[in-house]
Amino acid sequence: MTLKIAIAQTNVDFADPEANFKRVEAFVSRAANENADVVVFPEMWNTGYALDQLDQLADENGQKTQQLLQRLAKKNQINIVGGSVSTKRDGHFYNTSYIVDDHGQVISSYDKVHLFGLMNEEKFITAGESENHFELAGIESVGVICYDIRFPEWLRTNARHGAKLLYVSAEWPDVRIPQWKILLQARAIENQAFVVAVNRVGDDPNNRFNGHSLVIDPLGKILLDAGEDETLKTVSLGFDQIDEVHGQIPVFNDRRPDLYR
Ligand SMILES: NC(=O)CCC(=O)C(=O)O
Repeated sequence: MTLKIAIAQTNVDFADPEANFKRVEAFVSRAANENADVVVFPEMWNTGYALDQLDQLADENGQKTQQLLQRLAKKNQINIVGGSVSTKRDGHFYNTSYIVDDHGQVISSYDKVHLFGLMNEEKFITAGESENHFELAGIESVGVICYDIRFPEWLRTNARHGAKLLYVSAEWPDVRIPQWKILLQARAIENQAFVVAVNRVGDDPNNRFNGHSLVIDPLGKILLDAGEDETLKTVSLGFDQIDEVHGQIPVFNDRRPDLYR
């Protein structure tokens, strides 16, 4: 089984959801023109990290985002890993990801579990508490957000259901891109799964983001580095490789969860 994945390495207009909604619409149609099966977006693409303006800007119940992604998925017959957006529910703010299939159904939603103190996230956002694994385009998959990748136990918790593909959406600043690469390669190797990790480009008042979205195979080999510009890149992934890798080194069978804390 092969899937064609489109990486939407976009800029994000700071505190300007309308501009960002238009950009996402354009990228979904570009991905569909490339005949991609799935398109993947970065983190917090509606507002960026405009955390002190969330009261005015966050998407109430994620309604606008879900409606947009559902309409675009159906119209373009494409699966969407909707990165994440700032949402507001019951008076709390969340960093929320929606996964929408090519029929326009929201098949999973996920609130970022690990909040990133260096970007003041925990002062404004409420952490999620639930896993995010789902079958998309016939492939058992996991979705996490940015800082989550520093917690291998969280990726493993999600991946233990047989994940073949780990989606990561990020706003990861340029100064730590060397760590981003190593962390993602490690998550791919230890979970014996493909990693598709999409980072944004552009600046906000506090950080510079230089992309380097990555696609990594289950042996840790980088198949694609999207570079530093706003771009849409595609890559085809062959999932037979997963069975080969599992057969050679059966880490999931060899685990000793009775000893782990
Ligand atoms: N938006 C984020 O979670 C950033 C995480 C990050 O930069 C890191 O180094 O971790």
